[in-house]
Amino acid sequence: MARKRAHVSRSQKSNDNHPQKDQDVTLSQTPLSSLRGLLLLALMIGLCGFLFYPDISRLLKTLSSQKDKLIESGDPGLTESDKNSDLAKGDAEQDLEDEEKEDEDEYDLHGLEDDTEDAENILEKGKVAADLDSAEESTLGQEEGEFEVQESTLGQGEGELHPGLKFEEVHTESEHELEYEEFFLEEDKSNGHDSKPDKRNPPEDLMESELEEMQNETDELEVEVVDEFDESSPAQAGEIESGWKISGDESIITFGGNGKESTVLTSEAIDRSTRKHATQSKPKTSQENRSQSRDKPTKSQSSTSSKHKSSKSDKSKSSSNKRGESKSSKSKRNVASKTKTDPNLPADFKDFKASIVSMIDPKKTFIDGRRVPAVELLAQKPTNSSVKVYLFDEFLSEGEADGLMRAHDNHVAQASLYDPFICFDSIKTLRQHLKDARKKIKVTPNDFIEGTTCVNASFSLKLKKWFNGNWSYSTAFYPGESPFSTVLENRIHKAMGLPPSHGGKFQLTSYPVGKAYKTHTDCIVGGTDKRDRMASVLVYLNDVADGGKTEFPDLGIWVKPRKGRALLWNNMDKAGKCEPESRHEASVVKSGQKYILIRWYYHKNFYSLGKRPQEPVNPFRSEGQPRVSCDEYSQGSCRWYDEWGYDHLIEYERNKYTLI
Ligand SMILES: O=C(O)CCC(=O)C(=O)O
Ligand SMILES: [Fe+2]
Repeated sequence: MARKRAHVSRSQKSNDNHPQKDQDVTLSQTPLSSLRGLLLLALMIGLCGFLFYPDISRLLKTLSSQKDKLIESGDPGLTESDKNSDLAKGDAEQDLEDEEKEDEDEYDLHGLEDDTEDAENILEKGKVAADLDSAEESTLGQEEGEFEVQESTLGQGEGELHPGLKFEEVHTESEHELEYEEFFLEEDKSNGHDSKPDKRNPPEDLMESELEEMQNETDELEVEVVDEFDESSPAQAGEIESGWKISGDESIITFGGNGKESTVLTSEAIDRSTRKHATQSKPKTSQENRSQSRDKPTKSQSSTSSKHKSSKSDKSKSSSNKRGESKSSKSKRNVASKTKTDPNLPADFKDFKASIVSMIDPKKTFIDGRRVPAVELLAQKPTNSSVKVYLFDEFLSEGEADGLMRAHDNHVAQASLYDPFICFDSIKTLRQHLKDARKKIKVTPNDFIEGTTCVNASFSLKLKKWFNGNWSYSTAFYPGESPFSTVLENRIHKAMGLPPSHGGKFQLTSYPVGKAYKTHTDCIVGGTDKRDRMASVLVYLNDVADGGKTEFPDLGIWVKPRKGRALLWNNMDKAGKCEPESRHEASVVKSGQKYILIRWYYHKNFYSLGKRPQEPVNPFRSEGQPRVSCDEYSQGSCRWYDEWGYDHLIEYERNKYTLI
């Protein structure tokens, strides 16, 4: 309002100027007309005086006194109306001066030049300012309302929160994000051997009481505790049914829930580079190959030496011991020769850290907002065994499990463009499989590719038909090959205590209907090499309609596959001794398919652990051609792989006198 008043004053001043000037002109003309009148009057008096002399002298006196009066009043010839207008002029001047002063005060106040347009602009600006001022005043008057506005505006602006969200909900949401970041932060630190306390997990006592509660629900969790292992289980019988169809041609799978996308590259892309490298480099000796395969004691190594509580156990122990010694002396030679060429190889192999079983530290975690408690199976059943099995439901999200299955299917589809080479741990095993296939065929060492335990291409093709695809399928991805591998190993570390530094590859396995994996231990019973599987993490990627349970016969438990459910168990005791009671089997899939992810953690880590192995050049084969490895008949099964390990060379070394 003050500015509007200024505007009005400004226009009044301007309009008042002209009448003032007019008035000045009128004032300057008034005395001249009076003088002229006087002269005219004098002439007439002179004439009259000449005619009427005595009257004239009287008249002159009168005129003189009138003139004196006029001079005294300062306004000769001023009429009454003139006087009035003069007075008006005095008032107007005074008013004008007052107005001008007032206007000057206004303009000075606003820092304006005498310009109407500018003034109007400023008035507009001023209006905005005034509006803001009044808005401020009004919000100051209602503080609570302001906070509401600010909160909802902030939320909308960031596109995350909704105006209607309660603070509590918003808080929870951001806390999850915080947890996720903290999680990685902590993991990073722990990778750097920083053992900070876990802020996110509740105090031990609270966790324990929750665990007890969960353990009481064991039966509802479809985990059955049985007193005796059912010897007549279909898995034991090794039933064989139909084959399995595969499809899909994507090479990169992107998946992930909760806004965290992960990509799993097909191993084909990675294989291409490693294979290129392998074919360009010199053919390796079997000793060199052996040193690279150390991250993965073969099923044969495992199964041949894991005869639980049987007379074979001693035999396998002695053979394991023998293998352990020879491997260790050979490994030293290999390390020495590798040190020269590979700068990444630590100078002293012995500096690698032993991971003891007490590192297993299962606990309740929150995974992407899901509450995932660890449930110790058999917690209430007294057992002499050091082997403990833990269960974590919803360890993987549905999206993660689906993505892994898709990635696996695609790997299998790509590698299935070729018929696999089929490899056996021994001639004996091959013969037993032929017996199962009702084939009476005489097998000789000539059927094997020289220096390997793999039968030649034509014989492999025949076996493929006779065996009717009697195997499970395994593909693998390695730590660091995809963002998801890091997410997963950190998640395992968080929930189970197993350090990423001791983990091997991530193996995805599918079992078609009728397929199983016979009872075995994941470590070598009686083995002395501590670079062996200390613990196993198995995650089911789908529900299986019928069958496919994981059974621990010595512990008397079995677990039903359930999508996202993880199992953790130790294979070794605290001293690093492979526990025979850790033996387990995958029972036959009766209906549907079964998909799992498995990762083994090693008692002692080593250079090649968790690194995708370079593919051996023997046997010579097409790029991407898969292999099937059949482990010792009684305790192993056949499994198809889309990558090549060195098992077929190691087994050859071990069994060459029975193969040749
Ligand atoms: O599939 C299962 O339930 C067990 C698999 C297993 O033990 C293995 O792959 O070593
Ligand atoms: Fe296993």
